[in-house]
Amino acid sequence: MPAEEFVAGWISGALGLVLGHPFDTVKVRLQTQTTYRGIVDCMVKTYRHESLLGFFKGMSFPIASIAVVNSVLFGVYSNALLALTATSHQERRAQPPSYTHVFIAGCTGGFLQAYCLAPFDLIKVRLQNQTEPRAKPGSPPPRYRGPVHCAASIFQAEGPRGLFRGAWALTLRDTPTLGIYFVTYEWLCRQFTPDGQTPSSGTVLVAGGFAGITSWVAATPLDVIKSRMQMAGLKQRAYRGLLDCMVSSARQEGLGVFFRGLTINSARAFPVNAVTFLSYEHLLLSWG
Ligand SMILES: CN(C)C(=N)NCCC[C@H](N)C(=O)O
Repeated sequence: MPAEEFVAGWISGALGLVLGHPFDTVKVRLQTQTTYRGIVDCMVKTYRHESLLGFFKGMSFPIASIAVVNSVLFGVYSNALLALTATSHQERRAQPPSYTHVFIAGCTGGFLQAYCLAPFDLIKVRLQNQTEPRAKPGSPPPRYRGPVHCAASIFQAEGPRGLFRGAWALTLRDTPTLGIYFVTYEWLCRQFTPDGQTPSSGTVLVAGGFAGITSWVAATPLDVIKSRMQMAGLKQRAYRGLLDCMVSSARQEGLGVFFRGLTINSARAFPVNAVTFLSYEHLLLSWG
């Protein structure tokens, strides 16, 4: 099993993550809190109340976890394609796999990465939703003192299963949308690259960026539900399950609720995934 794809997936994912985290914080807050009038209002309030650091809340854990999550995604994707088509990453430009194979390999990568991602994503969302400014004398301390304290508190209160709150919604979100992600990337690369050649850096950037946008547009409805289920049990009401969360969110806030965070998600997705694919392709090329 070639291991370079796992390492390249990790490094490229970390670069994309740092670039996209401030957008991600705004998105999570818009999806789970009703106090903001929109993106700009959320950014202004976050900055005034918590300074620039507020946008980077909850980032340390994803940086550590991206090693597992993105390397599983890209490593499983590439190795699933190898199993389906008997071609290595380098051979795939001369013998391109069918889109059905790309989709199946993407869904497989998405399904497996969702389970690795679930506990890390839960902790990230809980920390991003703490709107208290960093410890100031006299102000009430935030519920969680950091990622380890957050994980330990959830574990103590709810046991190991608590750490997988929202995992079902996450799996449903990521399995098909990662198929869409890789198919869009491959399709765009092939449109702008002569047969048998390696796509240029510009093509990889654009194809990666649009793969990010397309997959996140498809993922946003379940992303909203996932974030709400992860927050359930704290400030918000607890839901009886995924369907209950969908129905009661739509009843209370209308169908528009499923598109909360769509604009910020798309704005974030382009640079994050352009950088992710560019560094992934370059790393694999330089390792030959
Ligand atoms: C629609 N979904 C779930 C994805 N496209 N997931 C792939 C993640 C890529 C990058 N780390 C990001 O956060 O955009």
